[in-house]
Amino acid sequence: MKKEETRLKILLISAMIASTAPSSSSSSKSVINLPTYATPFKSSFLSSSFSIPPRFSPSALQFPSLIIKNVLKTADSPNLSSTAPNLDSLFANSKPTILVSEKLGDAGLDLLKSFANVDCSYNLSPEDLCSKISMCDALIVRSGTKVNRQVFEAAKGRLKVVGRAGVGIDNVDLQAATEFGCLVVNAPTANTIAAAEHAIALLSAMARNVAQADASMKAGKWQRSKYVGVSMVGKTLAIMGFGKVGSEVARRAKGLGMHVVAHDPYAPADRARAIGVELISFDQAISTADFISLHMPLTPTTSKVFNDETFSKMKKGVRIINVARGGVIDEDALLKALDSGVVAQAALDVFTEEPPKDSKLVHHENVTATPHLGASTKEAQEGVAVEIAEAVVGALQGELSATAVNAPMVPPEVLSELAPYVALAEKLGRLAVQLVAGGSGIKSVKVVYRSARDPDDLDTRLLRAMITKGIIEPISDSIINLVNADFIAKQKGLRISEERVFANSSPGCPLDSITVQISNVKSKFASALSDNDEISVEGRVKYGMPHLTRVGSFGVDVSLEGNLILCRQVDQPGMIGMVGGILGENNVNVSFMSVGRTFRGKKAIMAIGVDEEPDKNTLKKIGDVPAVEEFVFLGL
Ligand SMILES: NC(=O)c1ccc[n+]([C@@H]2O[C@H](COP(=O)([O-])OP(=O)(O)OC[C@H]3O[C@@H](n4cnc5c(N)ncnc54)[C@H](O)[C@@H]3O)[C@@H](O)[C@H]2O)c1
Ligand SMILES: O=C(O)[C@H](O)COP(=O)(O)O
Repeated sequence: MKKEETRLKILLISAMIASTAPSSSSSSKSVINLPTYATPFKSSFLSSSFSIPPRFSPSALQFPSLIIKNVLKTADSPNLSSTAPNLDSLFANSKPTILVSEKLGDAGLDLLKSFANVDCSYNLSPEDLCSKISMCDALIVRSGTKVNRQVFEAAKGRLKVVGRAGVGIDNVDLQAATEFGCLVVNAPTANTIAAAEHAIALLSAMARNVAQADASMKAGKWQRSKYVGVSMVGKTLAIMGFGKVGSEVARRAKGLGMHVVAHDPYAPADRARAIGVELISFDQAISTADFISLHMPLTPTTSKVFNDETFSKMKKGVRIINVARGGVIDEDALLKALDSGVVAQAALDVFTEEPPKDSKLVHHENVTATPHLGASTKEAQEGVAVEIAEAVVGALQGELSATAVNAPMVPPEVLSELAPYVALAEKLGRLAVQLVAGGSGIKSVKVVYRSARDPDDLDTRLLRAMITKGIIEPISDSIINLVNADFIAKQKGLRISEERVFANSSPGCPLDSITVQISNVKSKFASALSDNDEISVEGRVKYGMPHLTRVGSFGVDVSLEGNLILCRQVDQPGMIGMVGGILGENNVNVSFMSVGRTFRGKKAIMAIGVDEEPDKNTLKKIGDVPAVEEFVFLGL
C-alpha cells in the first residue's frame, strides 16, 4: 500500500472517529495492515474494522457512524465510550480472525487466508473452543463441532459469523446465535451429489451385502449362499424428504430401474413430476416401499419420526438407508425392528451420537455403517470449502449472505439502493430516542415510510433494523444488527409498527421520507412533540446524504452529520448570530444551520449542526439567551 494512501486512510478514519468523539491522538502509524480487497458498498451490519471500504468511496463516508461503531466494537474493548480508541490497537486488529475447527478443503482455506488470520485447530474440546472463541470473528465448522449457547456466551460479542461447511445446521444453536447477533451461514449445495451418490452406494451395497461379504472374505471365508442379495430393479423406493439430495437420489434410482415415490410436505409436485416421481403421504410411502431412503433435515418435527409406531406400518422386510441425520430415527426402535425382521437391513451413515458409543446398531449383522461419509468426496469437500469461505468472507465484509440461515436475505441490488436510507434510518432512531425525557419508558415506536412505490417493491426490514439499532444502542449495552434487531426489540418490550404512505414522488427513488414517532413519552424538547403528542422526527435523503426535515411540527433542513443542537426561540431578528456567536467564541464549528417556524413572529426552531460537542458552559450560555425557550444537544 502506498504511504500516501495509507496516511489518507488514517486521516479519514481519524476524522470519522472525531465526528463522534474527541480524538486522543493525531499521530499516525507508519505500518498498518489494512485490507486491499476491493469492495463496493457493503452494509456494515456485521462488518468491523477490517471491513472499512478501501479508498473511502463516498458511499463509505455516508456511513461513518456505522463504521465507527463497528470499529469501536471490534477494538477489543466492549466499552463503547466516547473516547476515541488508540489507532495502534485499531490497526493491529485490522484483519479478522477465523477459527476453523474441522478439516476444510485447501481451496477454501487459501481463500480465507487471503483475507484473514486463519487458526485451524481441529479436535478442540468444548472448553478449548470456548476459551478460543472470544478472539475470533468467525468460526467455521462441519458437523462435528457443537456450537451451543456456551460458545456464543464465551465469544463475548466478538463472534459475528458461524459458517457451517455443509448443509445440516442442527449442531448450531440458531436461537442463541440470533440472540447474540451472530449470523449463521451454510454451504447448502456443494455436497448434494456426494450425499446422493453415497445413498446409492449404501443402497446397492446393502442390497448385495457387499460390506458383510467383504468382511467375511477378509476373515478367510467363502460364503456364497449366505450373502445372496435382493435386486433393486422394479422395487419401490420411498424418498423421505424430496429436497436437493432426495431428488438426486431419485434420479439415480430411476436409472437403476426402481419405482420411486416420495414424501415431502413442502416439495412442489411439479418438480417431482418432472423427475417422474409421485409425491404421496407419509403413511402411504412407508407402507408401500421396499426401500426407504431418508433425506429430511433434523428438526423438532422430524426428530425420531421413525419409531415403534411407524416401523410397525412398514412392509415386512423393508430396507432403510439413512444419509440424513441419525436423530430422525429412534435407534432403539430400529434395533427392535431389525431383530424382529420388520426391517431386513439398514444402511446408516449418520447416528444420534457421533461417533456412536458401543452401538448395537453398528455391530448388527444386518446393518451397513459408514462414519458420516456422505459429504466426504474430494470434489464435494473442495466445493463446500470454497462455498463456505466465500459466504463467511462476504459476511465479514458486511454482505448479507445468500446462504444466511438466521437472517433475512436482502438482495445486493436492494441493499445498494437502500444504502443512504439505511444511514438515515439509524440517525432518526438515534435522534428520536435522545429526545425522550429520562424516566419515560419507550414502549411503542411507529415508523412511517412515504414512498411512491408499491409496498411489495419496498423491503423495509433493513430500515426497521437500523431504526431499532438507533433507538436501542444509545440506551443499552446491546449491539444491534440485522440478525438480532427484531429479537432484541421484542426482548426489551419495544413494539415497532410500520406504516406505508403513498407519496406523489418519483418511483425511481425508493423513499420520499421516513418519520420515526415515539408515543406515550415525555420529551426533553417539547417542540419535538407533534400535534398527536408523539415525539416525531422526519428525514429525507438529499444529495445522497441523510437530512433532518421535520421536528415535531417544525420544518427544518439540516444534514445529519456530527452533532445537533435544537433550539426553540421567539421568532425575532438576530437569533442566528447570537447563538452562532456563542458557539464560535467557544471554538465550536457550525456545519449546518436551518430555521423553521410556525408563524412569523411566533415560535421558531433552529437546528444547528456542530462538529464538536459544546462544553456545559457554552450550552448554558445558549440557554441564558432570553429569547431561547428550550434547547437540546443531540449526539449523532
Ligand atoms: N450424510 C451426509 O454427509 C449428508 C450430506 C448432505 C446432506 N445431509 C443431510 O441430508 C438432509 C437433506 O439435505 P438437503 O441438502 O437435501 O436439504 P434440503 O433442504 O434441500 O432438503 C430437505 C427436504 O426435506 C423436506 N422436509 C422437511 N421436513 C420434512 C418432513 N417432516 N417430512 C419430509 N420431508 C421434510 C424439506 O421440504 C426439503 O425438501 C439434511 O439432513 C442434511 O443435513 C447429510
Ligand atoms: O449436513 C451435511 O452437510 C453433511 O452431514 C456433511 O457433514 P460433514 O461436513 O460433517 O461431513
